[in-house]
Amino acid sequence: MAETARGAEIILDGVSKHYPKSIALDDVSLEVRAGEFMTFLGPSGSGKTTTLNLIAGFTELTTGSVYIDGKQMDRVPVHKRELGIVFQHYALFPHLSVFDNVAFPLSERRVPKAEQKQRVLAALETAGLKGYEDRFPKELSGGQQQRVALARALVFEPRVLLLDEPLGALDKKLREQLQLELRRVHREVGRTFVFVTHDQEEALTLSDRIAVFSAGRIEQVGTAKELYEKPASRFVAEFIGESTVVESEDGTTVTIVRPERGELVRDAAAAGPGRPAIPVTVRQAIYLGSGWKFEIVLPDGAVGVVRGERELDWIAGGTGEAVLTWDPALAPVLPA
Ligand SMILES: Nc1ncnc2c1ncn2[C@@H]1O[C@H](COP(=O)(O)OP(=O)(O)OP(=O)(O)O)[C@@H](O)[C@H]1O
Repeated sequence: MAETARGAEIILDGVSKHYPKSIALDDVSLEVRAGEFMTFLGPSGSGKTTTLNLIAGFTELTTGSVYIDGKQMDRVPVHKRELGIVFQHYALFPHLSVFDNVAFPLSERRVPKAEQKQRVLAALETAGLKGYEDRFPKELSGGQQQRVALARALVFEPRVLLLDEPLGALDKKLREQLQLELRRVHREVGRTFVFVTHDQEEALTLSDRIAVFSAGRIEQVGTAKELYEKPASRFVAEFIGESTVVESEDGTTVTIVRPERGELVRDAAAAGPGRPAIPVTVRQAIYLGSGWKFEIVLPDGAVGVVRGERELDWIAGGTGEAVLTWDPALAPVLPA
């Protein structure tokens, strides 16, 4: 069987969620491909969790439909959707051992004991928890507890896994380690993963594609590279990666200059014919080992960042005047 055939396709068709005092989600359509690692990325309150809850069936739709593998889910209750769920609030049972926590979905489904044992041990191994069967949740670190939650979600082989900020409570190092583990598990099990985060680095590390949310809408869906190089809006450009945002004189458009695309030169003449030349103040020069990072201030007061291989030899002490230039073919221009 092809890897991807084990995961389900999810379609959101004109989905909205209205509350009496707010619109949490406003006419969102999206296709999550079978076997894909899709991340919902966006600031707090942009509608990511609401969308995940609608897929899971925890929340009722105001308009639109959710389809899983072509089947409309509107009247299908949560437990019949056969989804693996790893949410921060979906805690482990404190009075059950790791083994029993992971076996729980199988007991519920009345899977025979011998098969339960085999599948629990396999899920624990996938989650990197071999040998932890007899521990209790309180005897585990935060990262280990999240692995148990992952094993519990994987054990009944759901075709879709929904993960809402599962690494949110962990420190940076552990978080990065578990990100790599999640990627590995995703490849191994071939299921569809839908993952919510507000951390853009995490989204870039994990995802096949990313849906960028803003104020109850999806601004853009694409691979990390597409979002970085061809942002559809200023919001996406500023949310994904660093940039210097240069406003046009009439204020209607902005040019997005990525740090590695910008260049700092001594004066306008050095920018070269036909190239833009914006006078800037260099506020800081930071040595990164692999090169330099310059923090700049534009005439309108906006702060930007440029990367370079060398120090700016006309500037002493890292601060002074320079001219920002770039290749117009490599810098997207978007409505302001
Ligand atoms: N039960 C509710 N009643 C009223 N408004 C709600 C309810 N749940 C969510 N909202 C509102 O809907 C909007 C979207 O919330 P949602 O939780 O989906 O955002 P989010 O992108 O997941 O944010 P976060 O990253 O903070 O979890 C917010 O403005 C929120 O206040």
